[in-house]
Amino acid sequence: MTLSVWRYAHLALAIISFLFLTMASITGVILAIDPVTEKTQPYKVDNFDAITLAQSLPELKKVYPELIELSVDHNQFVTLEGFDADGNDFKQFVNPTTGKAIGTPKEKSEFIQWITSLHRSLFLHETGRFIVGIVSFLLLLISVSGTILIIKRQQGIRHFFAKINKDFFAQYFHVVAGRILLIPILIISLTGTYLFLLRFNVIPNPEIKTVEITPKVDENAKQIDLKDFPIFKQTHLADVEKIEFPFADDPEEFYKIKLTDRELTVNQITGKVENETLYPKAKVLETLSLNLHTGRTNAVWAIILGIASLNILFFIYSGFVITFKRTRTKIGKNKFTADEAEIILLVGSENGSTLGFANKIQAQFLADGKKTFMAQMNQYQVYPNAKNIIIFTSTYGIGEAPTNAKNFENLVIKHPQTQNIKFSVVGFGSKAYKDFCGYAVKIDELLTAQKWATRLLDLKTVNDRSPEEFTNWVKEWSEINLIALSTAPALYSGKTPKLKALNLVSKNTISENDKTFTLHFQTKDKFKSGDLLAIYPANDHRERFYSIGKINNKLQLVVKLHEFGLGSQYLHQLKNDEIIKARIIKNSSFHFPKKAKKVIMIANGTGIAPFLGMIDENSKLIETHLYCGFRHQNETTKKYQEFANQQIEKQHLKHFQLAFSREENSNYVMDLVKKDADLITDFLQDNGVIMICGALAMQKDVEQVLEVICQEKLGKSFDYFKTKGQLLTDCY
Ligand SMILES: Cc1cc2nc3c(=O)[nH]c(=O)nc-3n(C[C@H](O)[C@H](O)[C@H](O)COP(=O)(O)O)c2cc1C
Repeated sequence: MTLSVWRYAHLALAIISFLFLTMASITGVILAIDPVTEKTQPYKVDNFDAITLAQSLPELKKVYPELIELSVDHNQFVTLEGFDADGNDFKQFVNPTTGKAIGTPKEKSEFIQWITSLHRSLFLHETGRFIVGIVSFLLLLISVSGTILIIKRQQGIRHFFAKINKDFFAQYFHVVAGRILLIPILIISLTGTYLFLLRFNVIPNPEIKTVEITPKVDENAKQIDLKDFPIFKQTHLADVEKIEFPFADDPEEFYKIKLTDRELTVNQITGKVENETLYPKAKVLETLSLNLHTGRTNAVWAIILGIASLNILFFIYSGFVITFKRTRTKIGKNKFTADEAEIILLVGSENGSTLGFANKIQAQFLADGKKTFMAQMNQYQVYPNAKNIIIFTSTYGIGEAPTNAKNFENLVIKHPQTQNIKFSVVGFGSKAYKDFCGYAVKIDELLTAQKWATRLLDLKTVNDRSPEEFTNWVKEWSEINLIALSTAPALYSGKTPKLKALNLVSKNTISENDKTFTLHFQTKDKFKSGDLLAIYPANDHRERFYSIGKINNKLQLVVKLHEFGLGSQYLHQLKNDEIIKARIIKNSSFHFPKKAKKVIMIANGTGIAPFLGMIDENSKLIETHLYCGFRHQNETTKKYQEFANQQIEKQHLKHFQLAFSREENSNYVMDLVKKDADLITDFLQDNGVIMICGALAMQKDVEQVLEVICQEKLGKSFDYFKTKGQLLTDCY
């Protein structure tokens, strides 16, 4: 049977029974405490298991002239009923070896009686008992299906207790606790079911027939001492449930002794066993089931039962968390249809975390006006206008597909695309598993073999949902396609963002030919230059990102006003003292590298924003060079020049160079870089760090220049320095 059939069975059983199970578990926990508190009472004598009837009964007889009944309860407390020397009747706990009264038996408290009744029958008498019985049976089925699911998950019964990887807490807890508490929960459910079946006669429950014996009184028989009755010598009090005493002056009366597995009739003169009735197996099993189900005979077992009951509540909770996570694999409504979309995002996700990453990418595409369509891998079809297909998929089992990607391979073969499409696969998995991202590898190979498919990037993998590893893919994909995507890992960390209040303290005017303006916000939140500010201009969930510079403890944004730019228009119309709701996204991969000896900063346009803050904060006087490209020379660039001069004076900055592309002697920032080839190679060899912020196209051009410089001057690729972490970028 497939995994999902067992999974659905397990879930369906849990859903049907969870209300009753919750009630039974809560009451079960309380009822488990009861036997433990009972056992703390001092009515059990030492060495009880060794006491025989031959030792006990003669002593009791000495103390009490007339005994009626002795009973031993599941706590091994001995209750004696009879008449004392003054002829008064009594019922008390006694020490069975001395006859000393040690306490008075009490009824269970009303609360415990109430809880017991709720647990057993929901106050609904037989109907209630029937429902509770059925719930016991359902719990049995849940335990069995759960065991099968664990076996399947562990890939065989041999690995049942092998290490479990912590994918997320609820799932880890559900499986680990399930394994440990499997036995007690199976016992609770099995015994509960058995008692139910007995009670409703589904399993025959034979009556015990007490044999009435015709007395055979031997007038000449000699009275033997009780302590010498062979049956009394053999029988321990621990095996006794009840003894009815005969009237001493009526030789036709017998001792009637109920043991745990039989009843005996014993002659009071001779000590002979006149009759022995063995209980049927069903009765013995019933007592055993009751003892196991209630824990009444053993405090340790009662505690284990209590823990198991408590855990059923946690199972219900964690089970629903797991189910809820699975429902997160549903994809929301698409803005564009599969037919019109140019970028197709296909997601294979079992517990929704992979979909979380895909959603963040999709949101950025849409905010950027890109025609995007997202679907589960199982919904694969022909995409007549697609230029890019991106696959995000997790792996389950031994390199197998998550549930919503199971049909993907067949569908790819069945529906070849009609035009050439570039593809990129991102695998989400865990290195804790042998077959790391096994399914993504398979899909990457499958797509490579399709005629219509052109590989855009090598397969990228993400271990344990690492946002940092994911941004490696984001960076590469975004740079190749020149489509801006945020590379701040914090954006992909899966935590729901908390919005913070930011107070606008100043906004400067725009210069005429360069529609750039700066804003300064005050906030209680911590931030660093290079972090991102996400704003919500349409007051919905769509975000726009801006690079932050920290100047005089204020959060500074440099924004270019676009005619139809939702974000820039929104920021532009803000008034001083206005408060906006936004969130700060930590972007540690683009913070100023404090450990570097030297830093080169390259920016164009508003990309200068984080660098302004970093330079202002460069109190360690790390050698820093700033290269910037703008279209026009204007008020704004004059202000940058003034700022740079001040910083050079403070030794926060060593050198500042500007390039203007739309002025006389037009040049670009990469021309400045080209000109300083010697300085740059010295920097790179001296472990200096290059930071780039601005347009993706500029980044691409600058990287090309750096590649040429490295090849010509150093005889090696710029990639060598990149892999050593000497290039930090944040482009859009
Ligand atoms: C039962 C189980 C089996 C898994 N098997 C693998 C595996 O074989 N290879 C792997 O790389 N990851 C494996 N994983 C890890 C998941 O692929 C990883 O946690 C992924 O991020 C989950 O993504 P999702 O929440 O979108 O389903 C397994 C996880 C679970 C719970």
